[in-house]
Amino acid sequence: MGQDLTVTEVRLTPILVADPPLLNTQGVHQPYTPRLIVEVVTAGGVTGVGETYGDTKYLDLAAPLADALPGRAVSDVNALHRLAERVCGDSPEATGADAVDVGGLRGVQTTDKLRLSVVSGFEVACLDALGKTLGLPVHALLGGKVRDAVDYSAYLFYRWARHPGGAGEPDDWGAALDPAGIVAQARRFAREYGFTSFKLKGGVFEPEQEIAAVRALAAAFPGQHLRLDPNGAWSVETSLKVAKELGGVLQYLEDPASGTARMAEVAAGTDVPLATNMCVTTFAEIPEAFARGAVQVVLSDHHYWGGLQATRELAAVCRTFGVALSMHSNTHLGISLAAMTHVAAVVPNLDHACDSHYPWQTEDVITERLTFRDGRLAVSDLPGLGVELDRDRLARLHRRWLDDDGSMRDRDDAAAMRVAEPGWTTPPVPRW
Ligand SMILES: O=C([O-])C(=O)C[C@H](O)[C@@H](O)C(=O)[O-]
Ligand SMILES: [Mg+2]
Repeated sequence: MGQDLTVTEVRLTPILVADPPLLNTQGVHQPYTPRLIVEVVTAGGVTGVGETYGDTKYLDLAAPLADALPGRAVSDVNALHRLAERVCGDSPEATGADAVDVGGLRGVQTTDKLRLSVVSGFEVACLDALGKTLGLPVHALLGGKVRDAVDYSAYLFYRWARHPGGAGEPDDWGAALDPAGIVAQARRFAREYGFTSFKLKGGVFEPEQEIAAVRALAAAFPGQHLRLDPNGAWSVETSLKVAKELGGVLQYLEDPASGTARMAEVAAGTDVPLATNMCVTTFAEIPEAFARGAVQVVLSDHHYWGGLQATRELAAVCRTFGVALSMHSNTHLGISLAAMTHVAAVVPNLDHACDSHYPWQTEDVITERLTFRDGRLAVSDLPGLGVELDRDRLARLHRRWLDDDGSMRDRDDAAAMRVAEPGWTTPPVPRW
């Protein structure tokens, strides 16, 4: 393989990935969720891979960027954002200030946010190709790792045993719809993966039920880190009540209420640290939130912030303002997990174990799945991301996307819920 870093080809492969019936405040995960695999090929014969959201609104922005990239160097990562701003255009789906991303639960949706997510997949693919060409791991391209392993947290969900009508791919986790079910799920996460931090996705049941589940977790895992995240489903009053009841057991409370103003009100009334992956997901949202003391922990996510370099910049801003850093996750595969681990390895102020949906995913597009040991992932020192694309697996999941009638290509948890409850609509905020 040669050293020529010029991009000769970009391949975009949308796929549908099996997803279990995990419940959140908007509804339930679809049987299959869309992801986009980005491949960047260099004149030197090296292929770099990246992964990001794969809904139509992301594909629409990714296509012009893929067309514009050939002829540029994979080392030109700083120029990606400008190029994307120039060529991607507006997304007709970013419908203004009140539009909250239906599947991502990432707060207000704008064209800028969608574009940043697209760029993140391209940036990771470029860094993977650059690292493979130079024989260096991605963490070295980011200045070098400051830890050899990254801590991850168990991501607990209320869930059904199967999707309605038996759709999708079966798994053996069974239902978890009460405190005993959540504790059983947590025990399995601890046994199989060694996690010692536990995050419960809330906003599904009445707050009292979720408080009971967290208390049951505290009793089952004394002294271990617990988090609760209702994705902004509660009023300020409810948030403060939950914070009071769980004050002694929560490491942090994640997005109890929706929007910076409500989060600031909650923060003013409790000592429990508030975390977010909803009211602060871009640099533009930082000044007001930090000035008002609305959040004490920002959950970084390179898919949100525009890539690995932007995540490092976010870390520096958080460090400056004394705000802690952790990491958010949505449904993702091994390419994204590898990217998350590389950037987590280089950020000095990674204060908490990172979230990851990965254990819920039974399918992947890489040859060897990444393995958590003692709740941690070892940081790869192999060139690039250290993962290899499995073309047969990629083709199979792409085939599923091609064969889909369109109903799974755009994640919509409320629509998925309507299959079980025909009258379901996205609950108003605050829900409780
Ligand atoms: O921490 C979060 O808010 C999330 O992970 C958002 C996700 O969309 C999660 O709630 C999900 O996938 O149901
Ligand atoms: Mg969250």
